[in-house]
Formats: sequence, structure tokens, C-alpha cells
Amino acid sequence: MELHKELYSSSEELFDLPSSTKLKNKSPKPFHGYIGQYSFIPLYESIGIDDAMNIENAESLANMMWPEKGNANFCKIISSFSQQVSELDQMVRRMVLESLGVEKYYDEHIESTNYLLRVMKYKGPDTSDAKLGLQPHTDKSIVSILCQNQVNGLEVQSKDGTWIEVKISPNSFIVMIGDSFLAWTNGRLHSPLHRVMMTGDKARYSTGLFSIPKDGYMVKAPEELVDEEHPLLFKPFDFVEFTKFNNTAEDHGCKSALKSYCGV
Ligand SMILES: O=C(O)CCC(=O)C(=O)O
Ligand SMILES: [Fe+2]
Repeated sequence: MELHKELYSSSEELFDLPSSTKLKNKSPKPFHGYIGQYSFIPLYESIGIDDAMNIENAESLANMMWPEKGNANFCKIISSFSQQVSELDQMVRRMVLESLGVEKYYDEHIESTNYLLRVMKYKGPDTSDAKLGLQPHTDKSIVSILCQNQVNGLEVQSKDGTWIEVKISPNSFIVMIGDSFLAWTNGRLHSPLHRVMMTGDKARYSTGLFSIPKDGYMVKAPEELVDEEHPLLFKPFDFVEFTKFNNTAEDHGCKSALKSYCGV
């Protein structure tokens, strides 16, 4: 897809900006999103745009990063990508709800979510042994849709604990279930633990579109999915409160965050 190529060249342009430009814009919070760098994983950099379907949010990021005249092309690509990938997200969610016989909740499901877009860069470590690019975690989202340039690195843990390298063909997408959908379906879906491991000298660029519950919306399994055979697994929770809890958890992003936060 042409869109993939355009997206990676835009990401390169963004991450190639001098780090002084990026860091200068980190604080006070200048746009609806964030700039992520962790001292414990030096290969990783990310930039997130909240509510990415609203082009003004991409524009405010672009105005920060390219103060001279913004970057109309960047905004166009981000917004077109978010639009198209959100259609895929909605298709997946419709299929899941239909397969569970609860499609009557589809409209409510879609109306109660926002889309967070995250562009990421992982530097090549210049080594043949694998270095950590992103720590193991489960996504807190409803659904996460990821795509990457030709450099692999994503690994997903199978239920028996083995890490499986994700090798996808060019221009395809990875669809992953997040903890919020696991909770909403009362455990019918699995949100896998995943991480990024990097080798070699090539940079990896990836982009994720994450559907997340809107502020104030309570994630609650519908009554049709709770019965004697499937007792309620998680108490209803507010997504923002859950992410706050997760961000301060000792084992940040850990698999058990959902259970410790609202497990019954
Ligand atoms: O870069 C990737 O492929 C994975 C990113 C990821 O897991 C995340 O942003 O939650
Ligand atoms: Fe993730």
C-alpha cells in the first residue's frame, strides 16, 4: 500500500529532527499527545497523538515540530492513515461482537472510543545479539493495529511462554487485542504479552492505531456475557484511571495490571 511508504518517510522526517527540537517541545505539554523516551530502553522513541481522527491534533504537533510553517503533508498522511485503519478496527470489532452474539452493542462500542496514534522508532543496536527495544507488556487498548517498515522485531508470547517472532509480509497489519476488550468480553478474548527485540544496524519504524475508551466511559462486560459458566472476571472500570494505575505499577505495563486493578 502506498500509504505505508508515505508513512515511514514521514516518520523518518519526524524522528530525524534534532533531539533539541523534540525535547524542547516536551514540556509544558504543547499538543494533545506525548513524546516518549525511556532512559531504560535507549533504542526506543515514540510520539503519540491523542484523538488522531481530529486533524487539528496532528496539526498542533506539526506546528510544534516544524515551527516555520508546520507540515501539511505529514498531517495529511497521519489523518488519512488514521481514517483508513480505524475502518479496519471497526470491522474487527464488529466481527468479534457478532461472533459473541452481542452485536446490538456495536454502535455504543464505536461511539465510546477514541483513537490514539503512535509513531515509533527503534534504533538498530549494531549488534548481532538481540537488545530490548520495548519492554514486555499487554496493550491497555480495545484493539491495537500495528504496521512496520521492513525491519522485524516484534515478538508475541504464546500461552506456553515461548516468544514468537512476528514476521509479516510488507504492507500488512498486525491486529492485537488489548486488555479493555478482554475485560469487556469477560475474558473471551486474549490480550497477548508482547515486546520488541532489535538486532543489526537498521532502524525499525512502526505505527500503531489504538482504539481506547473515551474519558469517563466505564468498561463493563454486557450481561449476556456473564453467567454461571462465565462469572464476572473484572469490575467495571474507568480507562483513564486504569492507565494511571498501570503507569505507576512497579512492573509497568505488566500482564497482571488489569487483574490487580479490577479483578473480581
Ligand atoms: O513497535 C511495535 O511493533 C510494537 C509497539 C507496541 O507494542 C505498542 O506501542 O504498544
Ligand atoms: Fe504494545
